[in-house]
Amino acid sequence: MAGFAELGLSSWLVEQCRQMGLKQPTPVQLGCIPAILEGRDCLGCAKTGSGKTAAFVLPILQKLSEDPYGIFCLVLTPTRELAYQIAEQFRVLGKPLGLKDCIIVGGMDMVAQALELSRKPHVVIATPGRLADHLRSSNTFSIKKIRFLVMDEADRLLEQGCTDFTVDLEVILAAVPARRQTLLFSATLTDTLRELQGLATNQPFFWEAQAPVRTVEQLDQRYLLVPEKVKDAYLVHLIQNFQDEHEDWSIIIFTNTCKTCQILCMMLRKFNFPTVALHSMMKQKERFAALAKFKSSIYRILIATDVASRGLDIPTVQVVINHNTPGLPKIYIHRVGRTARAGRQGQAITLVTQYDIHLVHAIEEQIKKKLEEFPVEEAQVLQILTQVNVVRRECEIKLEAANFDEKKEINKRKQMILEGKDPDLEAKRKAELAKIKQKNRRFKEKVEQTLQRQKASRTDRRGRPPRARPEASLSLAPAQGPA
Ligand SMILES: Nc1ncnc2c1ncn2[C@@H]1O[C@H](COP(=O)(O)OP(=O)(O)OP(=O)(O)O)[C@@H](O)[C@H]1O
Repeated sequence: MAGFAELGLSSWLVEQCRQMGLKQPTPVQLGCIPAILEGRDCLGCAKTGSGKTAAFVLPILQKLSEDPYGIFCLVLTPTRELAYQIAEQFRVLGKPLGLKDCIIVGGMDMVAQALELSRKPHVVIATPGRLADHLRSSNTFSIKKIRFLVMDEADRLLEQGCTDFTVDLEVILAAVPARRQTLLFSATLTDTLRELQGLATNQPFFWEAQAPVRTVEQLDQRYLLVPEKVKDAYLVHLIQNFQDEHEDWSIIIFTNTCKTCQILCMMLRKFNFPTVALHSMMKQKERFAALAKFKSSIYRILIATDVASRGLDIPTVQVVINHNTPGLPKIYIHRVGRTARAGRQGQAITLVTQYDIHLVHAIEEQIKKKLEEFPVEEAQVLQILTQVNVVRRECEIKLEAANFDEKKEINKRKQMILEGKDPDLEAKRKAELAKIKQKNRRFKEKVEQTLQRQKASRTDRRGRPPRARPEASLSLAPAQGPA
């Protein structure tokens, strides 16, 4: 099988791979690196933990070594932790180049970041929101000459929804040159291929893992059918068993809200499990500290929301527990992909309540694999049921007393002030952006309706019996909510 040298990488870069323990290119690297070196746009869809990051870092460093200038490359990624992780790979592999990188993410000082950007680093790794803020508020840097635009977790960046990046991406895409190489990577790329291919300016090279099952073979995927009311007792039981049966262990538990994340963390700590939380309501410094202590095994359990579901590469994680069944199969794929990485074994256990059966079926349909039941001694769970529920209730009361929700607002305002932003101005800007988006949406609907009417009238003119007046047919349609 070809080594890194056969892919067209210089000897210094091949040596860096060797020193980093990358002996043989993974399939996605074998596929994408030559195409990127040829100058093609690239869409890489490979399983979690299969080396997609190095698949774009290596060819970019190769090209940078041939034409060193700044700003050479812009990498966009959905979360702050991922930005730091990608920057680390650039730094380690690009060390002989004297690589200058710059991380632009929220929660950190804007003035310091603006200063770094003005020094024209070779590579900028950013979350879209903060980079767009810099583009709107200062002209001390330019991304007009970048050679590479990378979108890591591209389908997440382009996802429309409550936390979408659309408005910020529009600002960024307007500032980058049309003449560039666009590299898009994710483990769940194919769902949004149409939008992604629109981003690539020339015939992009598309590489997809050829495997019927969407998750990695080394991953043992289980489910546990539990009544909603006793779910936490099962969780404690699973963790206790895992701790008893393993010397060296570490678990990531995913849940769906910041509040549940906080409560579960408090509850598990009451049972003396070394636990730390990671969610978007924490201050940035707390988030980094939590992740660092989990990575160094000071804490054995990381309880996280989906802010940590994508991309995080923590080799020690043996088990992923889904405290809630993910609503989307692709969220499941990314969550369980935090274990069984780079060829290692791993296990994923999903707690399924009576309300989630359909979600499990959707997941099995998407990953093309059946989850197996995880065996549990119910009698052992019943023994701790009351104690767990009492402790959980105590934690909920403690959190309510600490005004967790109100804190959310206060934290947000404090954070903005720390970042040199005016919270009221920010709120006004957000309201204006929401209005623009609503106007765009209404405009698109009007255009759609006009096109439908024109199509209908063209059909009528071709001699078919005229249809009932549109108003009449609309009255049969379900009541239209406000646009
Ligand atoms: N050629 C290689 N040989 C061995 N290990 C590798 C190789 N390439 C990357 N790795 C390692 O594999 C792990 C996973 O890589 P990476 O985080 O890039 O995966 P990914 O495909 O981006 O995963 P995800 O979809 O979860 O983001 C990392 O620890 C990385 O150092």
